[in-house]
Formats: sequence, structure tokens, C-alpha cells
Amino acid sequence: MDVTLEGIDPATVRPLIVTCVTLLLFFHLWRRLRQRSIPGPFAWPVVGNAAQMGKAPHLYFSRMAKKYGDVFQIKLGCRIVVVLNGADCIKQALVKQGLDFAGRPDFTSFKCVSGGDSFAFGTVTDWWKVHRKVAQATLRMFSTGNPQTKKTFEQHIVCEVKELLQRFVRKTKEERYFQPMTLLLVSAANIMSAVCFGKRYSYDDEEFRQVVGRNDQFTQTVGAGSIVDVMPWLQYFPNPIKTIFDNFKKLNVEFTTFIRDKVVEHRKTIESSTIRDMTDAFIVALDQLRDNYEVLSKKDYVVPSVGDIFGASQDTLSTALQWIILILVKYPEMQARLQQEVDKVVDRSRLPTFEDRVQLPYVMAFLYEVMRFTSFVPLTIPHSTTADTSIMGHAVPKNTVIFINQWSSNHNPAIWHRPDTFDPQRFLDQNGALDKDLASSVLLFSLGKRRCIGEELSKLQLFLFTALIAHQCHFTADPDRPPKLDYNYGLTLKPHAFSIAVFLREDMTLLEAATTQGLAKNETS
Ligand code: HEM
Repeated sequence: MDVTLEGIDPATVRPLIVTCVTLLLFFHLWRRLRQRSIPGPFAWPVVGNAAQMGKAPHLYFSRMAKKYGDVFQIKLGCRIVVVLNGADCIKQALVKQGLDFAGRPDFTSFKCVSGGDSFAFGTVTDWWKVHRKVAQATLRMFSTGNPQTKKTFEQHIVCEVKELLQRFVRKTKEERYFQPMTLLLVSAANIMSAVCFGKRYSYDDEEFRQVVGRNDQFTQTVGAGSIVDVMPWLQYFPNPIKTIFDNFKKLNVEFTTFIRDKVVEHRKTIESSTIRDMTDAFIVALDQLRDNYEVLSKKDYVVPSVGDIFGASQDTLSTALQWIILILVKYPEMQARLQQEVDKVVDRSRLPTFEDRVQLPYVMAFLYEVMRFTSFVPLTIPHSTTADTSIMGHAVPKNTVIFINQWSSNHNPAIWHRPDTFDPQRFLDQNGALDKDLASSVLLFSLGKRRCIGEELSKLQLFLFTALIAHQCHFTADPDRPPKLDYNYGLTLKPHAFSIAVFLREDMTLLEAATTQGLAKNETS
């Protein structure tokens, strides 16, 4: 039977259409109302809540979460920012609704990183997905991918720890107490330099020290809450924020030039049959993809790829090393317990290795507690929504800036007993084994589509570093400057300057023997 509108009286159709449209509008309104508007503190004109955040935005956000709930909204300059707190809410956004929350905001500072071609600071696109996968695979190939690469990576760390301890001991003899921060920075950068470029640098190499020594400026500008990104008009007349931003642009140009020079050298000498290091691996992998991705015929993505890996690793890992040493001197009884455990398990006839991890639960518990307690990446790199979405019943429009407060999850008293006390014991069960479930609740490397690609490598490196220094030396604090756990805010929380003395527990025989066949041939001075 044919059904047509012919013969139907328009007077009947009109009310039908009006009813349908009204119902649709009503349904839309009902959905909107169900998704409550996002609560948050009062925002002042022009600056919004920028002034209230103070020197520790993660603590301000945790206080606001207590008042308004795990999802709340603030205004920074002209931008609305939704702040997500607590493990459940963060998991819901980053894992269960991963793609919706995986974007990066169009911040001015992000566009300066690798000339805007960084995958760490760039938003989600089809090319971004491929770029990130290539980087993940390349990183594994040169670190944790198989037993052989793991062994080489282990050699890089042992070699660097030997150099570092030699410097520490010399400094202690010369100055009694010294500040170890710069040495730790160069040491962490050298491990990644060996992986990325196949060579390490002398501690006195001025160019290298300059390139790696500007971390503070970088992480202060790209950390959540950086002013220039939310009040871009500040760039256009002289003021302190403009000066900071101009320095940031300069350091990015210098960093990219350093990486570009390395890539140019590599391209001149590469033989595709022998992949020497991660830069070679990126050159080969990205050249192979050139026929499939038009974007590769227009730009060279090797420089931003290597830049992302080298840049992301040095600041985070050196900050971790600084916290580990500061906490060792702050809690000498824990240092003694670490030493006892490595002495018992490894004994004094050999050095600790990656394989000792399972047998060293206290070392692991200590590390997880350093990560939880300091939460030294308190907020992830800012995210943004890639679609109109909702979280915990609140509607969030596309392109909203999202801050993820990792600190709030690591200091939630519902999960952690006395969260503001440093206590590695919390990670050990009644048999003294590591409580793996609890350890996996520590949130420092983010989750989901933007989860840090260096997590496995970092945990291995920090484990070996801690086990090696506990096995080889002893740290003490300067009695005139008792160690404090204060810090400066940025993408990473950096401890304030502190002074230590370092003494070998025996001599360097084991470290010297382990490094003679190793990487000395790659060294430049
Ligand atoms: C203790 C050391 C480290 C910590 C705590 C850490 C933590 C983080 C965090 C919180 C993020 C932001 C994730 C997000 O925005 O949701 C991140 C991103 C990233 N990390 Fe790490 N990281 C560490 C070491 C490393 C290392 C050693 C590498 C490379 C070798 C690395 C490479 C990256 C990259 C490439 C990204 C960007 C990922 C993306 O945007 O897709 N990180 N890291």
C-alpha cells in the first residue's frame, strides 16, 4: 500500500511537526539539565582564578576538589579550564573516554616546541597516532625491547653512575658539602644521550651543560597554569611574563638546533644495515613511511621525534634523581635499610642488575613511595577535549582545556593512610613482598592515550640507580643546612637547592671493572 502525504490535511500535519520539534527541544534541554553545569570558585574579570592558584596550583586544586567535587572549573585569563581530580574521575576520563580527553590545547607555548611538530605537545590527528607509535617502538628498540637492548641500556646506566660517583667523591674532598643538582642533571641527560646519539658528554662540555641546564625555564612555561598561554596579550608589550616567554622561545630554538645538528651528522654517516642509536632508528623508520604519509614529504619529523624523547626524559629523570638523594639524606635510617637489603641480596662481590628487582622489595617500595609522596609531575601536560563530551554527569564542550591533578590521587586519604607521611613500608605486605596492586595505584606517568611512553624505561633506570648508589656509597646531609622537602612548581616539582657529602662504602673496583669493556669507546671529552 502506497503511503503519501497527498490527501492529508495540512492543518493535521502542522501540529504534528510542532509537537515533534517541541519534544526534541524538550529532550535536548532535559539532557543538558541532567548534565549539571560545572561548579567552581568565583573567577575575577581578566585574570580569572590565576592569582588564587599561588605557588602550588596542585594544592589549590586539591583544596577546591574538596569543596566542589572531583570535577570543577576555573577560569585562567580568557580560558575555561576543567580540573579533574581523584583516581576514579581521572581513569574515567583518560581510559574509559580516552579519545575524548586526549587532545592538547592550542597554547602558544606548545607551538614553540620543535617548531610545533612535537607529538608530545601536539593535538590528536591521524598523523599523531602514527608518530607516537613509531616513537614508542623506537624507544623500546633501544631500551627495554629485548634482553640484549636491556643489557646495553644497563651498561649506559652503570657507566654514568661510575662517572657521577667519581665526581661526587671528588667534590666531597674539595668542598666537604656540595650541591649535586647540576651533576645529576648532566648524568641523566648523558644516559639518554648515549641512547639517542650513541655518545656521552664530558661534565665540562659547555654546550651540553647549556642545552640541558635550562630545564627549569622549560618546565615552568609548559606546566599547567602557565600565564602566557591563558593571557596571550601579555606577549605584546614589555613585562616580566613576556621576558620569560621570550627566553622560552630562545631556549626552544637552541634545543632544536642542538638536536638538528646531531640528526644532520647522523644522516651523513648512516648505513641502513647498522642502526647505531635511536637517531638512526628514527631516520630509517620515518624514511620508510614516506610513501604512505604525505606529511613526511613536506617536513622532517626526525628532529621533533628525537627532541621529544631527549627533552621529555632529561628533566623528569634528573628531578627524580634529585628527590631520591634528598630523601636518602633526610631519612638516614631508610638509607641504612636500603644498604642492608642490597648487601644481603646482591652481596659485595658484584653490582646490582635489573634482574635483582624482584629480590629487592624494599628498594622498589622506597621508589614507589618517592613517586607517590613527591608526585613530582603533579599535573600532566595540559589536555583538551577532542569532542563535545561529559564527565561524571557534567557536560564538557569540545576544545575545553583539561588539567589532570595526579597529586590529588596520590594524596587521597581514602587510598593512602597518612598520605603526607613518607613511608615506604606501606608498599610491603606482611611477608615483606611488594604490594603490586598498591604500587600500580601510584599515578605519575598519566594514563590512557597520552600515558608517558618512557614509563617502563624510567622505572628500570630509577631502580638500578637507587640499587647501585645504595650498594656503592653513603650520603650525608650538611648539618648546617638540614634537608627540607620544599620545591618549586613547574611541569615537574624541583626540590630547593640542598647540599650533601658522598663517601664510597669500599672502592670503585666493581664499577671500574663493569665499565672497562662497556661504553668508554663512545666517550667524548
Ligand atoms: C620519572 C620519569 C618520568 C615521568 C614521571 C614522566 C611523566 C610523564 C607525564 C605525566 C606525561 C604527560 C602525560 C599526559 O599528558 O597525560 C609524560 C609524557 C611523555 N613522556 Fe614522560 N615521564 C618520565 C620519563 C620519560 C622518559 C624517560 C621519556 C622518554 C624516553 C618520556 C617520554 C614522554 C613523552 C614522549 C611524552 C608525551 C606523550 C604524549 O603526549 O603522547 N618520559 N611523561
